[in-house]
Amino acid sequence: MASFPFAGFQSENEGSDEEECSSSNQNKAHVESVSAMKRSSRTIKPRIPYSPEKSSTRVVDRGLKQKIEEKKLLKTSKNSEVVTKSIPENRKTETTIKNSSPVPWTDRTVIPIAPFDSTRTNGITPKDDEINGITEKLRTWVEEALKEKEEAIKDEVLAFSADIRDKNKENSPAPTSSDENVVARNSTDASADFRENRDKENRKTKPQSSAVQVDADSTEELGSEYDIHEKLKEEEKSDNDSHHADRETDDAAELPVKSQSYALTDEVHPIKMHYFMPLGNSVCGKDETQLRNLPELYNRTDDIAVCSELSKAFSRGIRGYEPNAYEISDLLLFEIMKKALPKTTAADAELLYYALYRLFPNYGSQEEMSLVFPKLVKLFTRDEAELTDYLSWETWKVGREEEYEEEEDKSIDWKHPCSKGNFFVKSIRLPSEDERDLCSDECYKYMNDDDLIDVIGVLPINNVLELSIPKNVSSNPRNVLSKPEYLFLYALVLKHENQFIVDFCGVASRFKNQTNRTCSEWFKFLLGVANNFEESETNKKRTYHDKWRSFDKVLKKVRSMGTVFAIKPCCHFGPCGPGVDNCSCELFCSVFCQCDDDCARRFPGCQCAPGQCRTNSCPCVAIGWECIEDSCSKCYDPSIKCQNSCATDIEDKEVRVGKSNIEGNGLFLGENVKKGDFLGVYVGEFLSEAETERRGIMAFFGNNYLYGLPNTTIDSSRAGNLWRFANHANVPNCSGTGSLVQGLPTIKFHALKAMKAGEELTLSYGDQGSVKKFMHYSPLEDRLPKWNEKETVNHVKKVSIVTEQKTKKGVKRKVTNTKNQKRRKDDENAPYCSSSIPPQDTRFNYSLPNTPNTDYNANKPSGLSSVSPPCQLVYKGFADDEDDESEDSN
Ligand SMILES: C[S@@+](CC[C@H](N)C(=O)[O-])C[C@H]1O[C@@H](n2cnc3c(N)ncnc32)[C@H](O)[C@@H]1O
Repeated sequence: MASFPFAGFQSENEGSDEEECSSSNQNKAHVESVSAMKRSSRTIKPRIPYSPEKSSTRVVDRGLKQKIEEKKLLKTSKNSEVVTKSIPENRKTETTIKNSSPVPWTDRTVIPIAPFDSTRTNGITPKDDEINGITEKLRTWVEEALKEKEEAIKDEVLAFSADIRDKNKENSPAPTSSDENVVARNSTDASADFRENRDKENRKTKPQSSAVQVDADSTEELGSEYDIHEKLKEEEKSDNDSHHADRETDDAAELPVKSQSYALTDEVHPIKMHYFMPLGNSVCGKDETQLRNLPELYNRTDDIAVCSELSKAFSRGIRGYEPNAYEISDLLLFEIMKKALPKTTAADAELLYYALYRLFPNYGSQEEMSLVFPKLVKLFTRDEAELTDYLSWETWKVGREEEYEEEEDKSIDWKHPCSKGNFFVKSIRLPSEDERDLCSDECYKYMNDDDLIDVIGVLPINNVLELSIPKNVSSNPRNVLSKPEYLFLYALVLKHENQFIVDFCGVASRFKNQTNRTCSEWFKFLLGVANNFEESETNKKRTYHDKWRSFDKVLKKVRSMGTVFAIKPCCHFGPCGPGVDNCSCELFCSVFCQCDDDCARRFPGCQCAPGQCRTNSCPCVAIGWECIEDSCSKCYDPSIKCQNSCATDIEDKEVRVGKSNIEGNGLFLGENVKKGDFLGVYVGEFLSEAETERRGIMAFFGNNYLYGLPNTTIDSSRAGNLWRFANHANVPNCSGTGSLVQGLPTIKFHALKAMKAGEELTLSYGDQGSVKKFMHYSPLEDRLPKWNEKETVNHVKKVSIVTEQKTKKGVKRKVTNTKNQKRRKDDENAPYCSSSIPPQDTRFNYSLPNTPNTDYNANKPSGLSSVSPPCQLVYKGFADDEDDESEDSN
């Protein structure tokens, strides 16, 4: 194995046998704990009841625990092989866990810090002494810096953060989520303030869509419990405090309760809850294969079990939080990196990042450390020449920019961000005279106002041109496109992530070889295409009936699918069809697709009279989509509300959160409602299947906020709206129905009876048996995945029987049967809860069964404005035959 040279990072203690010995012992311990984790993630061990001896997580025994404590006293974390998580006194509950081991639970659990990530080093992992060498060196610097510079740094930090805060106040009076977060922190924590401001700055520069993206980091950093009641009291007290008053508007936005206009009565004051970020609309959640931090834990049993499960689910480890580890400010990290980087070579760059992570696990992972320097440079360097110099220090990034780019948020493409009806809406910013950065003598930025008026007829406002590019641009006879033109538009319109075209010159120059067009000629071409609003001749001829005639071919299939939720929109010009690149709409497409609006597969919407979209005779209702103004022209009438667009058109009813009569917090009505009234929608983060699995692990240990839909899950545990507080009842007073609203999968809630303000709102999460399994009052053992060998065998056996019966009906079942048996074999080597979790493992997933349309009417509460499938919250457990069946049949 190649070693990491890292010549500049010889430990100062090198040569001391004692140190070396203890360091190598620690390394051994680390390697052991990491390999124990790896082993445990490969082997499925019987784990019920959970006991320290049997648990696959390494639980610190009394001796080891004592050693760790001693080491901690001796300036611990000499090397952060083990990160210890202690459970605060106030979190230790009296919960008695059924079947718990008679052996007392220890207070601490060993959480192995993430191992070195060798993806950027061709799989080469540094030796332990190399890691220790650099960690030690860094540690010395930190200590020196802290001693020498502490005061100076503190002053600098405070001055800087005050400066930024003032600027922010001037620039953006509107509250942002990070403003709101400030209250959760210690106001004297300069580094927190710093990061706060940095995030704020970052957010300002980001496009709006990503501004609403949940920053898991920040939510977890804040992860402390919120006592809303206390907070409200506190705020009332400090009404006269002018400093506080400045921030009050910001804080209020944070607190869901405060934002309600009425006073809470004592009975419904909410109880302590985890922090969550209020959201107006669902956003895409990030896939996180490394756990940012440990979730808040409630009791010791959970602590042990959760660590075990989490270490299996998060392939890249747990970043860990060590209460006594060095806390580092941005400025101090900047100082340390400035010292370290000049002594770093390409070969040991990753080692440096890893050592930084190990020293400051609370700050960021190895990957995050590798991306942080340019951000720190921009934050702290004002001098242009210095800035350029610093930015060139990480020489190993040259030519590997992609590897060192921050991972883009993976958006779920149900809706193209710039698709609006039959147009792509893009904006292009024209630079003003003094900020011209011209690509050539012919750059389009030379165009003067007269030129612009010639091309677009008017002058752009604030130098921003909004372009509406018709989707049928390629098939419109007016725009017979050459190949370069087609590719040019493709690169610009379809591939561009943001609504703004930012690198027009760059895109234009890519086509230099194909045509002699200059940048400004391309610009005129684009404006010509964008201004061509007239409908194509072919399109004019196509009536609604024509459209339906061609769509009829696919309609039968569509109907047989029951409710069709999100379909992945295609992303190409021209009509859809087999063999068309990027044509993802296998069955049919919609107004959210990028293909021509006269594509034969395009769902034409309905043609119901206003107010008539109630039953399955409305094709939109039949497929579970809310009517879309762009395709359903007739039902949109200013005087009569479309009956199938409540989530689009009707305002949510007022709701509030309070102490539930059922469990924990609950959701209460804030106004009187009638039977069938639309109440609101479930808002949270859209998760991929793998992310649902990972977050599902955490949901075992507390409240579960995952709401499953056919091809996504909405999770409101970190961010969402107040509907996350709706509890389960056997006889609920609200119904949840799934629907595609403006292209996005949505869960809508309706009143099942007339209710008065103050009534607690309840849903049915599914049948009693299933529901019990995901209530956290159920013993942990019942909620956890079944690792027990006997149970696994039983599970497979049961499934085998079911599939045997089914095999009589068709060949497909046989395949599934084999798959299950194979899985049992694999179980011996493969974990259930890994990043490669098979789809069978979806647990705690509230799901909408694909029941046929006709069933929806049977239970339809009269007065309900739309007819949609009943939304059931179904527990998907390991030993749940029904789930396997439904899966089998899929
Ligand atoms: C969507 S949350 C509901 C809000 C939750 N009560 C809170 O305080 O945040 C779902 C969780 O609430 C709890 N829960 C909901 N309905 C319940 C019921 N009828 N009995 C016991 N626990 C319930 C379960 O722990 C479940 O995982």
